[in-house]
Amino acid sequence: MQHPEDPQFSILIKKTLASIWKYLLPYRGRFVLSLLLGMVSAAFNGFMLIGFQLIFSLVLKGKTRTLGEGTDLPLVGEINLAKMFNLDADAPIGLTGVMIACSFIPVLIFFRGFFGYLSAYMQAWVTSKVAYQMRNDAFQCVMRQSPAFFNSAKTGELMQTVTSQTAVVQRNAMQIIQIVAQRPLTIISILVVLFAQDWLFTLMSLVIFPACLLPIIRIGKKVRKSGAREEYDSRELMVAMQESFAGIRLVKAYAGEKHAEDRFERTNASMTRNMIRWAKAIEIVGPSVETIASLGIAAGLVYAWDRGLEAENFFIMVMALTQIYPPVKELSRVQMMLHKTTVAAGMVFELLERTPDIQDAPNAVDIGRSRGEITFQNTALYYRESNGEKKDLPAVTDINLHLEPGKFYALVGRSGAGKSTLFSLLLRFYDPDQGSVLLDGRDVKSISQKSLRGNIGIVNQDTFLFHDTIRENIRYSCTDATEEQIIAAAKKAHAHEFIVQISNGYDAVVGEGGCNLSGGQKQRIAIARAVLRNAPILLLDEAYSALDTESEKIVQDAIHTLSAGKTVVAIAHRLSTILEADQIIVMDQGRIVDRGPHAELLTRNAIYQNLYNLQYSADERRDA
Ligand SMILES: Nc1ncnc2c1ncn2[C@@H]1O[C@H](COP(=O)(O)OP(=O)(O)OP(=O)(O)O)[C@@H](O)[C@H]1O
Repeated sequence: MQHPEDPQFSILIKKTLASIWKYLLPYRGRFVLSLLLGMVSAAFNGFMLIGFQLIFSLVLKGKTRTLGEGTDLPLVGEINLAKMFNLDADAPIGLTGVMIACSFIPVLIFFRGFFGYLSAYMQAWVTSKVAYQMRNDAFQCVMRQSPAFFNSAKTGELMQTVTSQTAVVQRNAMQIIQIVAQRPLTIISILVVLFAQDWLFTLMSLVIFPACLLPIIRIGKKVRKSGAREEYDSRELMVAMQESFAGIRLVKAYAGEKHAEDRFERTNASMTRNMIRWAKAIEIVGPSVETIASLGIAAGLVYAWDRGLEAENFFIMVMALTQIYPPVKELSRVQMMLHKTTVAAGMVFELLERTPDIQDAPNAVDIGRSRGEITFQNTALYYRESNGEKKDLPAVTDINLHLEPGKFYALVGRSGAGKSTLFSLLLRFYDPDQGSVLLDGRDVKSISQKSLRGNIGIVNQDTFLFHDTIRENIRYSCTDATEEQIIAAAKKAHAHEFIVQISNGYDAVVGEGGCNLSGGQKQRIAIARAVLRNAPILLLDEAYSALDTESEKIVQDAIHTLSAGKTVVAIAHRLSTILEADQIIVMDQGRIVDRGPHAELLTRNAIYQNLYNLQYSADERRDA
């Protein structure tokens, strides 16, 4: 993301506008209509002034005036009402005439407001639709990214981009469109009337006025970057909040409240500073323009006295001048707003343009229900550094493994040996740098991600539960499951017993991340989810690590039921849970170093013996 100081920023502005235009295209009909309505409303300003002048000249000379006396209007020329309506030229205008004339004032104002309202509504409609589409696309784009993206992205930043930045684009884009499309026309229409009224006076105003605006433009330039920085700060603020809330237990456990508060306060202070600078720049424009306007009026009055102008003519000119200032004021803000919008839109489009690292091949197939046969062929994976460069050492390498359907496999090895990486490769969270991963003899890259992952059930060490009821948390793996199926799954997972005991049972809300439940209970809900999914492959990642011995026994029984007839691959640090595995695969430094049943490995493999001895001496110490 380029910074506002970057010389390439103007290129970015053009690119941003082009990208916004793409979003506007589907609504171009309404968009053009809104512009046309805005133009009508803008041009109506000039028409209204001419109307006012006719009304003023009729009313202010009312008593002495007769209908046959003509009124000289700018652009239109002389208007003689007696001639126009075929009336008696000597008839005085009278109170009725004055009242009729005056009643046109609200009519003119109403029409100006009406056109303005219609165009503003249309623009709000179009920009809201654009923002709606952008938010949807941004969220979908984030959801389609691979886990590698989430390893480097900050959740708070993503949330800020999807919600707030799209809102900034919507709000500012609407204002900018309105201003750019309408205000010049408003100014021109008023100027035409002014020139027709008194060209010399108008010319003088035109020369003096921009000169007076120069200092304002200068101030604007100085602080417009603050608007852009404010967008960066608001993103930082979201990150600070999101991380503090998500990690609240850690924050509390390490008494990190002060650190979190300081981080938030620093960003908040910077954002506030930039907001104030921004407000200073925006708000100085109004009073300055008004002061200049009052100078213009004072000078104009002197000029009117000198030229012997009639009161109603002077009145119209003052009115025209005061009407010309607000659009000029708004136009002078466009540059600042454009910068702010570009930064916000840049963040959104950067996200939207991101191609996911993992995508379905164009001819990716749905394999239906898999047999559960998994093969790793000479597979290797190197994770990436934060700059995108490959790490020097592979996370796994030379992996050649054939897992037969319906058997129970265990992956063991020291921490960092590469066990979870094999799961990630099978789930196609990452594509291997060498070799391939096959499911039922077919490269997982040729299978659609939905079909591939639909064949795999997972029970993790960190069970994630949504802030929802127990029922909905179980149903997550199979959204159309019936109540009976959910209860049956919970029974198989040995979760039903505790669910019916807690108040509200299946309707109990589990709290943020399942904080109202114990580790073992969360685990059993996760197993119920996996039961409901009934996938032919089951991956167990440290499924017992959060449990005490009693819960471990219950969960083990549940997993035993769940595993029947499935290909099960379990990562286990607690060897007691995998002693019965058909085959235990020993990993070390990213390689498979041995494989076989427990009894064989115990006699021949030093790493396995070591793990086993460490485990059992720890268990004995714990039991003692
Ligand atoms: N997302 C990642 N980005 C970069 N490196 C990673 C990532 N995930 C794992 N690694 C590294 O890859 C190697 C293998 O990690 P992996 O998680 O597969 O090991 P593991 O055997 O499952 O470990 P543990 O038993 O501790 O979970 C480790 O050196 C680890 O630091």
